[in-house]
Amino acid sequence: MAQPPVLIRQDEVEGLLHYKDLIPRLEVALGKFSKLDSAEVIQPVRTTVPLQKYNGFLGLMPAYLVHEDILCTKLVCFYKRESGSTLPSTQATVLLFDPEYGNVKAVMDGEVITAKRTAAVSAISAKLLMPAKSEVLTILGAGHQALSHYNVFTETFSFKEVRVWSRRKETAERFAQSTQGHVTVWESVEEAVNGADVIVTVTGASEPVLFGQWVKPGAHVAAVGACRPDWRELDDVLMRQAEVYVDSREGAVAESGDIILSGAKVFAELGEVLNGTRPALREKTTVFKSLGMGIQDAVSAKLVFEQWKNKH
Ligand SMILES: NC(=O)c1ccc[n+]([C@@H]2O[C@H](COP(=O)([O-])OP(=O)(O)OC[C@H]3O[C@@H](n4cnc5c(N)ncnc54)[C@H](O)[C@@H]3O)[C@@H](O)[C@H]2O)c1
Ligand SMILES: O=C(O)[C@@H]1CCCCN1
Repeated sequence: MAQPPVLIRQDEVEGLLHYKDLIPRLEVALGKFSKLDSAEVIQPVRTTVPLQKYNGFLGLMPAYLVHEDILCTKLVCFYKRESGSTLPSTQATVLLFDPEYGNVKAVMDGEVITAKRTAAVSAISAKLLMPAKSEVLTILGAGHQALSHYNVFTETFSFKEVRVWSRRKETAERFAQSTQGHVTVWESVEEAVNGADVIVTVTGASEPVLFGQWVKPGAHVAAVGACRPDWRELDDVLMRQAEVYVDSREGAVAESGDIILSGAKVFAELGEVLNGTRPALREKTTVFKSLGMGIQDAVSAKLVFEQWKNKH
């Protein structure tokens, strides 16, 4: 009989999952995904169950990485919250299976995995697509993703200035106080993004907050929020003037309001750039539209489980 699953708590995941290990594994997984070879990676588009009563969704995100033999699924609830709500906007659990036997080997917290793997993928996109001399980083939003993005972007790159905007100034101020380095707080998005080389949008918005007319030509935007077909973070002008990169084309055309409603064309998947089959147009204005993928959770869960086993 199979052993019962181990339970890996949030604080343990936090201590076991490090960007330096995660980023190279995500790059390999994204590359394999974009080869469209089902002998390598199987990942259906996320199934979402609407929770109308609570203004939210349950997302089911299974994935199987064949050669690494990683079978995993994340279960994630995400919500549109009113300003001032104290309820969480995302809650997630990750299940790691033994693919041969079919039992669950580990049940682990999915919030840290979601925060870190999403930020790590945005850092991969910035590494490929941001202007060669990038000095100013602006983060729009001041929640969990804002913090993980701040951490990995400042760990990986050397920005001279980091700015933050949030719809409530107090939240942005709290965010700036919580970071290791100096972050300036801005009251308007237009001013916050003026001259920025890299802009990260990590808001719960369902209407555009970032407008193309404010974005410096050649800047790179990592657009992480707006994960429903009728939600937006970016306006039509930006979507149409930028070269648009995605994590998964199939996911993007099914789930991204910014892509579907603007009619913007997807130029490439990040994995195609990593594989060298599509170019990184670093000198152009670029948008990386992130939606999140089961394979990202799968490689993260494998890493966490490996590290956990080393310690037990
Ligand atoms: N692409 C991915 O893989 C991925 C993964 C996880 C989360 N997300 C999305 O990223 C976004 C941020 O997630 P989080 O965990 O940091 O959430 P969070 O609740 O911790 O933070 C959300 C931030 O957005 C702000 N915000 C909320 N509604 C807004 C609005 N209408 N206009 C402007 N700002 C608004 C909040 O004030 C807060 O600063 C969410 O949309 C979430 O669904 C995407
Ligand atoms: O890929 C994810 O984990 C997230 C969860 C919240 C909604 C968007 N995608």
